[in-house]
Amino acid sequence: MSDKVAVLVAGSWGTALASVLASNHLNVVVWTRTEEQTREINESHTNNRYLPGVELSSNIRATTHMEEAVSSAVAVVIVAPSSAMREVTGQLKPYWTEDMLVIHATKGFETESLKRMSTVISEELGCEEGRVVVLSGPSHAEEVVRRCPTTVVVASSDAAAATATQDLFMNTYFRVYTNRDMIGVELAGALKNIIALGAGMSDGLGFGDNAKAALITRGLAEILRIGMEMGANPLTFAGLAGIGDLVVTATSQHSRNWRAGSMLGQGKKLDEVLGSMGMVVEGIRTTKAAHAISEKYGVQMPIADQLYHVLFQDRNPRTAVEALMGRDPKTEMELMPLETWEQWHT
Ligand SMILES: NC(=O)c1ccc[n+]([C@@H]2O[C@H](COP(=O)([O-])OP(=O)(O)OC[C@H]3O[C@@H](n4cnc5c(N)ncnc54)[C@H](O)[C@@H]3O)[C@@H](O)[C@H]2O)c1
Ligand SMILES: O=P(O)(O)OC[C@H](O)CO
Repeated sequence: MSDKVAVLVAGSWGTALASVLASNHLNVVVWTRTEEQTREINESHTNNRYLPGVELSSNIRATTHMEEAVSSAVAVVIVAPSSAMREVTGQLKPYWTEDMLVIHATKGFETESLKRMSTVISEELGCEEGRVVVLSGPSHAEEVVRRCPTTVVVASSDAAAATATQDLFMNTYFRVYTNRDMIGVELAGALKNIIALGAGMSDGLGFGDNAKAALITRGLAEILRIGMEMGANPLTFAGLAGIGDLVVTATSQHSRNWRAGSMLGQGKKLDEVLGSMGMVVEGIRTTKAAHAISEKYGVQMPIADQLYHVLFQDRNPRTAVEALMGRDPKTEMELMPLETWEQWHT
């Protein structure tokens, strides 16, 4: 069997995952958009724009040619930003064959259709959604390339595909668990970025750990509420893709979402913040998607709603905090419609 794995696109996370695969002695080919980036990876073994100062394995080769990247690969790992997922998968389609494992590690929705990434991929490739595997969990690229111990989850309704993915990635510093709940893992990975933006904003406003803990906990409550409505297993939100990723993203200065939120809290405007990042901040688009999803399903997402107003309707972050703190008194565990919970338990 071939030991070749293709990674579609060489941003920070694609490059970090390529490094894990190269550590496992696989023959890794990354597909990039530019000749300049391809040359840098092949000749200098670096990707300085996305992972400054990191030396990449010589087992990682780059190409701008999709056919060369994927032909005869056992697996294709798609790590495009959510906004480019349909376009990149469309470019993969002519060279993808049924025997190739399809894995994605993207955290977001298609904002126009509100579709999850596995739906977009399966539509473009013309395969069953259950064929796709999602890799998610608490994992900053900057720490993975330093081989810091990291745990992730791979989810698919195809148990054999999830196990094959576990075998590809697992090693002494990158521990991989399987999960059958593709919906829950994808929703958790996408929605936590909204809460990380909020946590950054709270820090930027000068608030403390109490506020951040409140955002994480009540953020988890609203992720759980919408997640159950959309068909997720509630226990997934207590796992690596849920609380694990929420904590790592909402509390770390590695997080682009936290950093963007922090700048907004300090009074910077969204355009200015995005201009200074130079990397994808998925939580911005996901906040727009969550606003529409919450209306579509009739499920309240108060934190996402306030962030939507700050990001897209110029609401002052302090006014958003006052609105959250001034909501009607509630019972803490009023998390989900009782019928949904009862359905789950019958
Ligand atoms: N960086 C992390 O630590 C990390 C960890 C886990 C998950 N993720 C997720 O991985 C996904 C990718 O994030 P990232 O951190 O690698 O982003 P990034 O900003 O570091 O890199 C994005 C890459 O996508 C490429 N790209 C953008 N538009 C494209 C298009 N239309 N066609 C082809 N290539 C295109 C860019 O050239 C760049 O190489 C996101 O969904 C993110 O949430 C990131
Ligand atoms: O840098 P962020 O905010 O996109 O988060 C990166 C990862 O999703 C953390 O698991």
